[in-house]
Amino acid sequence: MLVVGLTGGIASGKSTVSRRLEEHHHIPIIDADKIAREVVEPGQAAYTKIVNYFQSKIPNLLLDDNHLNRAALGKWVFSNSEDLQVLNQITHPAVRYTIFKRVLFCYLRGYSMCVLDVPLLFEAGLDLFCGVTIAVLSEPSLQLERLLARNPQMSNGEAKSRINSQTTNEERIEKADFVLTNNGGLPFLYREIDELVRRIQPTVLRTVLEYIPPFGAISAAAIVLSRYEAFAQTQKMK
Ligand SMILES: CC(C)(COP(=O)(O)OP(=O)(O)OC[C@H]1O[C@@H](n2cnc3c(N)ncnc32)[C@H](O)[C@@H]1O)[C@@H](O)C(=O)NCCC(=O)NCCS
Ligand SMILES: Nc1ncnc2c1ncn2[C@@H]1O[C@H](COP(=O)(O)OP(=O)(O)OP(=O)(O)O)[C@@H](O)[C@H]1O
Repeated sequence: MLVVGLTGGIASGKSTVSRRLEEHHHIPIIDADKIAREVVEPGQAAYTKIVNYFQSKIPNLLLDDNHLNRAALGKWVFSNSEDLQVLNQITHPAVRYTIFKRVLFCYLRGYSMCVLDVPLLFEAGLDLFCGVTIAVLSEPSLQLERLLARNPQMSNGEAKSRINSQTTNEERIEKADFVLTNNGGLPFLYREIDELVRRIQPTVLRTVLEYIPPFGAISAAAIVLSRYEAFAQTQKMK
């Protein structure tokens, strides 16, 4: 199965691309932002760690129903880079583990391809786990405009510090196998996506042929494990 990593800066258009891939091309999407919300639900290990570490720093960390106040936590970490690292160290292992489980699940359900929608794909080294990577790029001014339109409660400064906490478009261009430029209207973006799906079809087919069942499940598990180990090594080296 071909694992495709889809990344891009905040409000660059990843969800818009994912929606097109899911609805028009019937490709399953594994959404890291959604998973990052699930792993901090009350009762989860990451939730307890976040509460223990941040409660004394952020007085309104918890909402009335005990869920995390994401707006307050976001405001804090995106203006305290050391605490952003702490939050990443708490949440990322749980997000990674869930992503790996979902990839395996997609494989077992017989999909020939799945897409990981991960804003921090390169920053977190998850590109090592993907056969193909795609970066969605928007002009920074347009990205800021879309972000502020989508999150009207966010100040200009907050939006800029979120953009600046992520890698640059230059680095994304350098690292990605394919680039989608999202500076125009949706019809233009959709044409680009459809063309890209056509271009990666040969890679999907090759991947499928390499892993025909019954050996497929074993090979897939071996690949998942070896990629995970390669990734774990890079984490140890940091
Ligand atoms: C800081 C939090 C509480 C803010 O929550 P909020 O609901 O306001 O934002 P949401 O989670 O919907 O993220 C929106 C966008 O912010 C950006 N973003 C989120 N986390 C990070 C981060 N750690 N570093 C840089 N950018 C980030 C991404 O572009 C993401 O698409 C939340 O983003 C979080 O828990 N982040 C840590 C986990 C993480 O890294 N998630 C990203 C996917 S792995
Ligand atoms: N080509 C486009 N034309 C007009 N609006 C767009 C276009 N692409 C994206 N948008 C809008 O910009 C906003 C951000 O897009 P989207 O949610 O897809 O980005 P994202 O990269 O997934 O963001 P995040 O990672 O922050 O969740 C959304 O409101 C979306 O509807």
